[in-house]
Parts: sequence; structure tokens; C-alpha cells
Amino acid sequence: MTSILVQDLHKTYKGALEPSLKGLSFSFPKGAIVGLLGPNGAGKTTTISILCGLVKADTGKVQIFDLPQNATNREAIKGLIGIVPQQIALFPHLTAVENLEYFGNLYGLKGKSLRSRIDEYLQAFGLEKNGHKQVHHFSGGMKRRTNIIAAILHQPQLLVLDEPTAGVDVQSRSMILQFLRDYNQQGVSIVYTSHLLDEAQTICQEVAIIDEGRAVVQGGTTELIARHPECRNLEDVFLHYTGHALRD
Ligand SMILES: Nc1ncnc2c1ncn2[C@@H]1O[C@H](COP(=O)(O)OP(=O)(O)OP(=O)(O)O)[C@@H](O)[C@H]1O
Repeated sequence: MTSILVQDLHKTYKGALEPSLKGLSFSFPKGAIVGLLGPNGAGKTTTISILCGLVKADTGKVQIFDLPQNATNREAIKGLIGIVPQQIALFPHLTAVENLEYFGNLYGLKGKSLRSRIDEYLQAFGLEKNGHKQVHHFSGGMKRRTNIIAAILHQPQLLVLDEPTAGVDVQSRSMILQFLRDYNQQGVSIVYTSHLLDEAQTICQEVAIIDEGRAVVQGGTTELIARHPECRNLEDVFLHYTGHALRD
């Protein structure tokens, strides 16, 4: 079974001169940690937004755990996916607990069971002493950790994270990566984007590299590195497929 299947996706934003996705196809196995990698402007965030139903593709097919993404399956898919966006999506003047109650409510969670789940996750993410502080007092790492909790309160089967470790300190990064490994061990499929290829190499069993709206290669991380004797690591593989030209 696949966690995500994307076939021949096309997307041109309204008013844009160039398409953002030009026939993008890939599939990710259920139960894996997978990296969706690509240079600036490759189409990673657009793809994630389409997967989560936030942006509509012009044409193409998307399946989440074999469920076609359509109006009939919208609610079922919403329950299956947790999304951690690139930009922190929290209300700065609410406390962490108030933010998390709000996001829990969006998924139909409430009352004591929601509160105990929030407490459990605040503890697991090292935020138990800060639950009643307004989020605008938080450091970047604390905001990022709260944002991840907001995405997992409804216990999704697929967690999609857009650059979850960008701009956080070494301690938060290490905590977040360990969480992703442990969470994946519980059977949750994980897709994440990052420009940190050494990090992607250590946690992703599989990667898809996309560029200019198309997939350029997909495969097991170790196999891809082994396939190219001149490549020492994932960064070399990435540069092999995407080249050295600077992107706008
Ligand atoms: N709302 C929008 N309207 C018009 N163009 C957009 C919009 N969002 C993204 N684009 C364009 O679509 C292309 C793909 O952008 P996208 O953000 O999906 O790439 P990305 O791979 O996530 O990049 P990055 O690594 O910089 O985050 C870019 O050329 C970008 O300028």
C-alpha cells in the first residue's frame, strides 16, 4: 500500500506566468519516513498544499492510503493527515494550551480527553512548564514544537512536515528528529521536506527529488547513493540530478 500516490499533477497559480507543477508523479510506501526534496521553487510546498486539500491541482491524481482525493473522501482524508506548515500557524496572543485546544476542536476533540492529550504531548515535547504562556513569548524552537503538537492531536496516520527543522536550535532539532523516528515506529507514515540533506540522509528510508515541477528521481536513500559511485552522500546525489545552477 502507498501512503501517497501522485500522478501527473499540473498546477499553474492564478496570474502566474509559469506552471509550478508540470506532470509531477511519485509514490511513497506506507509506514516509511520519506523526504520530498528539491531546490527553491521546485514545487514542494505546492505539492504538500495539494495533498492536504489546501490548494487544488489543475489536473492529475492524488491518493492518500489508496483513497482518491475527491469531495467524497475529503473528511476521511482530513482525519488521516496531520500537516505541519512551513510558516508557524499559531495565534501569538493565545497560550500554547489555548492554541492546542483550538486545533483539537477543529478535529472534533474536546473536554478531558483533549486536555489530557495536550498535557501528554506538552510533556513529550518539553513544553510542560510553558503551556500557559502566550506563544509570542516562545523561542523559534518552542513554536515549532507546538506547531507539531497541533498537527498530531487527532492522531493522524500520515504526518506531513514542511521544513520542520528550519531555523531551530540544535537541541530542538535533535528532539524533533527523535520524535519523528519514534512516531514512525508507532506505524505513522511520515513525509518531510528539508534543504538539510545530511539530516534527510539520516532519517529518510526513501527520498523523491523534484525540480521545476517534475520528479527527477525517487528511491531508497542508501540505494540512490550506491547507484552513483562518484556520490559520497545524499547531497552529491541531489546535485547530480539537479545541477549547480542557482535558482531564483
Ligand atoms: N500562491 C502562489 N502564487 C503564484 N506562484 C506561486 C504561489 N506559491 C508558489 N508559487 C510559485 O510556484 C513555484 C513553486 O513554489 P513552491 O513554494 O511550491 O516551491 P518549494 O519547492 O516549496 O520552494 P522552497 O524550497 O523555496 O520553499 C515557485 O516558482 C513559486 O514562486
